[in-house]
Amino acid sequence: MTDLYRRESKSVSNMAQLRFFPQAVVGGKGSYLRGDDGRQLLDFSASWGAASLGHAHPSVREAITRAFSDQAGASYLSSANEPSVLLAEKLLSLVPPRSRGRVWLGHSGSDANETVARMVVAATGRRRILAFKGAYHGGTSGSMAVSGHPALKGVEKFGGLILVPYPNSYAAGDPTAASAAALSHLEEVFSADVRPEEVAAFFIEPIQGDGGLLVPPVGFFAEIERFCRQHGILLVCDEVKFGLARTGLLHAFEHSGIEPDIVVFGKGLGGGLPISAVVGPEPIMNHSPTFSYQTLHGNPICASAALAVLETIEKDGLVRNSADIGSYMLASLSKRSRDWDLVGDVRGKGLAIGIELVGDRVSRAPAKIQTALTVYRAFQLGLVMYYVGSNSNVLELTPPLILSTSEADEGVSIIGQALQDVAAGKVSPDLISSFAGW
Ligand SMILES: Cc1ncc(COP(=O)(O)O)c(/C=N/[C@@H]2CCCCNC2=O)c1O
Repeated sequence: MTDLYRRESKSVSNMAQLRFFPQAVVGGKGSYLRGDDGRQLLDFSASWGAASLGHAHPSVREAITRAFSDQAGASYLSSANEPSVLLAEKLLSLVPPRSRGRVWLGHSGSDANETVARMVVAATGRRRILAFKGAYHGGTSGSMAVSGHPALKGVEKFGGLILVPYPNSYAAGDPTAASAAALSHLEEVFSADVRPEEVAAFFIEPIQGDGGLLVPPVGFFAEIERFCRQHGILLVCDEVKFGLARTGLLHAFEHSGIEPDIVVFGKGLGGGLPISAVVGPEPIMNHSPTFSYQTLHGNPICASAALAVLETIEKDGLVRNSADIGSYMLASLSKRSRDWDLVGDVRGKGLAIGIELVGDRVSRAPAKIQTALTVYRAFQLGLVMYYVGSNSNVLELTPPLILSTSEADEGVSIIGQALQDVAAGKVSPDLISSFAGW
């Protein structure tokens, strides 16, 4: 453990800490972080996807320097400012017609989803919300209230919340069976006392992230969209983690061929700065003034960073890079993992990849401890990655969208070494005793 990490434990509260190993950084450029011990760390998390363009990207740096050099205030609450208007106009140009109405800007995926949860009930007068078991929509009261992730199970839920299972093709052994089971469960939750017409919105993740990087079966969300249209339910797509080129398409929902009513952006939108956005139909988004606001919402510096991210994604072809490097890395991992006994499944889209670790490939029993040891060992070997999953056994790879082939090779090699060291019993469980993970 380094000096900086020790000093942190004497000064910073642990309330926000989700720690897997003693990572302490002092800088970073591109796909790498620099540890306070001087080590170069290949960052396969990008701070849970927020550093979408990697670290210290020049286009973001220039944008925020310019915005801060001639500062148009610090908020859009009581004043329009040009960067926020430009960002809103840009986001409206990127979403499909159904959601092309108005834009709300926030700080995080959490405050964005919390706003949507309140807004859909207030705007429609309907008192129920559908969401998926395993879903993570945020860490604030109102976003946790519509989440189904086990890490959030002790938190008060929205009174009208209905949680239904997300299809898990690996667990079911077959995507068709997984889809059929999830869809029949959805039908079964309704009765004379619980009617679909009472549901204001259905919150979906186009790929379920923190629940285990679950890629939905082909056709599943087309059925969900049909169900929502049939009953006048707003389809809310949470693109916070896997939106904006992360999955090899601009929007992750495009893989399912659906058109959400409301789209939520966050994380990578700001390229490392805190900004989120909700884009939806004008009647819903303008149902009431002064409904959801915080002092620094719509601040011009973060809005300028977001504009630079969107422009760079377009200018540097990062949707294509995510698709190409992601496919390359998925193929490499799938091939090499045949020799890595701990790996049960490798899945994902673009640069959103999950590696599920199991005790054995027949029972598919989650290998929770080995997962924690693997991310710790990878850190020792120079790679930053974390894990997700309702059973805490899925390595999550969300590297910067600028990742190169050689960086992909370097990361895959370290992952392989870490998995083999853990499988060979070379990594002491004592190492993770003070890291709770989740
Ligand atoms: C699909 C989705 N929607 C909303 C959020 C909440 O975003 P914020 O953490 O920026 O408030 C998230 C955040 N996900 C968590 C953040 C906490 C640490 C665990 N890993 C995540 O990616 C998310 O994945």
